[in-house]
Amino acid sequence: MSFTVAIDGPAASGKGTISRAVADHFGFAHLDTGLLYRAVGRKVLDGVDPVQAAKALQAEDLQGDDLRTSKVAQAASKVAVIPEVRQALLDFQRAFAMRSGGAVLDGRDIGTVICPGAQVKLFVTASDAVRAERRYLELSTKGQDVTRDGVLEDLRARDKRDRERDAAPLVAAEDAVVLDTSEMSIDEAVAKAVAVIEARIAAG
Ligand SMILES: Nc1ncnc2c1ncn2[C@@H]1O[C@H](COP(=O)(O)OP(=O)(O)OP(=O)(O)O)[C@@H](O)[C@H]1O
Ligand SMILES: Nc1ccn([C@@H]2O[C@H](COP(=O)(O)O)[C@@H](O)[C@H]2O)c(=O)n1
Repeated sequence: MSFTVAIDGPAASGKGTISRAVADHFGFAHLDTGLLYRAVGRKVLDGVDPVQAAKALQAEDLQGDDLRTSKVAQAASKVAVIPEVRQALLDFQRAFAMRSGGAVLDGRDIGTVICPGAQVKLFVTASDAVRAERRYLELSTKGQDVTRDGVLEDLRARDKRDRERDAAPLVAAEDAVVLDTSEMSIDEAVAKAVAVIEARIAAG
């Protein structure tokens, strides 16, 4: 029997952090679907055709810290507007969601397109300024050459592209619980998400 948790939201809102913690708490598997698009984006930067890259994606393409750069993030959001790229990644995500033992998937279209029947849907958000500061701290701590203004610009450009595209745009599912983490610590945000899932499990 499958149990799927769909977690969507804009860039650097904390959905990956919450997803990993929730998966750990409940013993569910976790898929960061943004990594799929980042891996395709990275291949495109190397000169590969985006649709071919998506069709040929391998598990080892999802490894590597270089997927976590602003350059790759922008490339990812550009390939993500292409319907054929999204289609090529669809079956893998749906199969992951249906595995027995429970699954958490985070991304932009999980609750709306990939798993519209998910048992729990969360839409994680935070103000632009808070998200930019968190991502700036993350990237600068890793030694990446970033500025606060550059990170803010990057997030806003990606969000705009993600929200305005025709194929599977970023939008909260009608039945999603919205979690604004602007004024929450990581522990508080995770506790809220765990509480929503526990309530759903208890309801049967
Ligand atoms: N509630 C919080 N308080 C403080 N920092 C947070 C909080 N949630 C997440 N962070 C930090 O913010 C950064 C971005 O979080 P995370 O990577 O989870 O976001 P994301 O939504 O998955 O981003 P992306 O879509 O770009 O992959 C990380 O460095 C994380 O540790
Ligand atoms: N379900 C998804 C997940 C991601 N994208 C696109 O990939 C970009 C990178 O995602 P991160 O979560 O790693 O930031 C993102 O900006 C989206 O363009 C997507 O379209 N659908």
